[in-house]
Amino acid sequence: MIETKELTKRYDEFTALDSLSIRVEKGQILGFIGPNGAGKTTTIRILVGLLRPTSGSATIAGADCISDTRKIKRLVGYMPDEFGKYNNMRVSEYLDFFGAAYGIGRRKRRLRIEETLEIAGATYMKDLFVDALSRGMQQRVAIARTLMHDPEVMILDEPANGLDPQARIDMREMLLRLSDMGKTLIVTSHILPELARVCDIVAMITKGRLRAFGTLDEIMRTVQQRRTFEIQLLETAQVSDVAALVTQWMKDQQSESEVQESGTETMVRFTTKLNDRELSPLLTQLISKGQGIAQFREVTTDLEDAFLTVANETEPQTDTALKDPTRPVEAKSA
Ligand SMILES: Nc1ncnc2c1ncn2[C@@H]1O[C@H](COP(=O)(O)OP(=O)(O)OP(=O)(O)O)[C@@H](O)[C@H]1O
Repeated sequence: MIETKELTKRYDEFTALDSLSIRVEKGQILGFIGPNGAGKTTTIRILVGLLRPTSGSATIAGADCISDTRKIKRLVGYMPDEFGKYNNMRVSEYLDFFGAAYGIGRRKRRLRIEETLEIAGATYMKDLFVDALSRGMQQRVAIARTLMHDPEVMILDEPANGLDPQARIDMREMLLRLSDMGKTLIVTSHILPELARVCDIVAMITKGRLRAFGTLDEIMRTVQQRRTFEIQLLETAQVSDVAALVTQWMKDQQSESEVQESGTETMVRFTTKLNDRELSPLLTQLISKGQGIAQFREVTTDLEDAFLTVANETEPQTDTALKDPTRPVEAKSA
């Protein structure tokens, strides 16, 4: 349904998007994830026919996003991050206005307003003023607006932005409902909210480049080849000894590992591709050397870690996943 090939956008010397190739099948939800400035909006603007790429191609349902923009506008519903200011306008008038902009006739518009509000769970908002709606309510109305011309593809820019936890859950259910209706969705996010879990495929992008693309399972499997362990010690004084011991042990095994001493905690962290059986002698050695070990545990990888790992493998200077001691980690005891 959606395909980009080597899509590139340059502004003079600066490359905002670098050879992006992705493919989304009909009815799939793509989670398009990346930090601020990664190139998500650039990609979307090209897909909806608002921006010309420097090179590469993009098609939606076979229509060319660059040369066939009339068809693209019929096929695609775009929900921007910003709701916009609409004073003194009731929800029904607001939807009527956008329906008219899409060239939908008056009678059909009335029908579509009912239908889209129903899908968005916003029927009760029909007579409310749009500028008095909460962010969560606005997002529902924005979904209804995006659905007015019954597009096959919906592109939602940061739909969970500014929503409270319950509204995020509601949004997640809404995305699934839209997918069940046969819509193909691209959902962008600069954070990794629960939304990513409903995505069939995920594209992770940083600095204009695609870092990972596949199902969440595939991405997690790639990332989990490298596991992170924490050794919790009893005394701060042991930290450097234990870090040195782990580093040496890994060298002896000829196994790649990144060992970090925590500056503030009595903790040593290391990454490894070894399995439990292969790692077990390390624990035995640490104990036999008399190190006071409180815990030896694996840090489980969640989606956020997956993103940081994928991003850091190509951008090693931003290793926030391991360095931020305030970051909560789920851990299990060995
Ligand atoms: N017209 C422009 N001229 C020069 N640089 C631009 C222009 N538009 C965007 N950029 C740059 O291209 C890069 C990608 O921007 P883009 O808006 O696509 O990022 P994004 O992933 O959507 O981020 P955000 O989550 O902040 O919206 C950024 O570094 C941005 O500053």
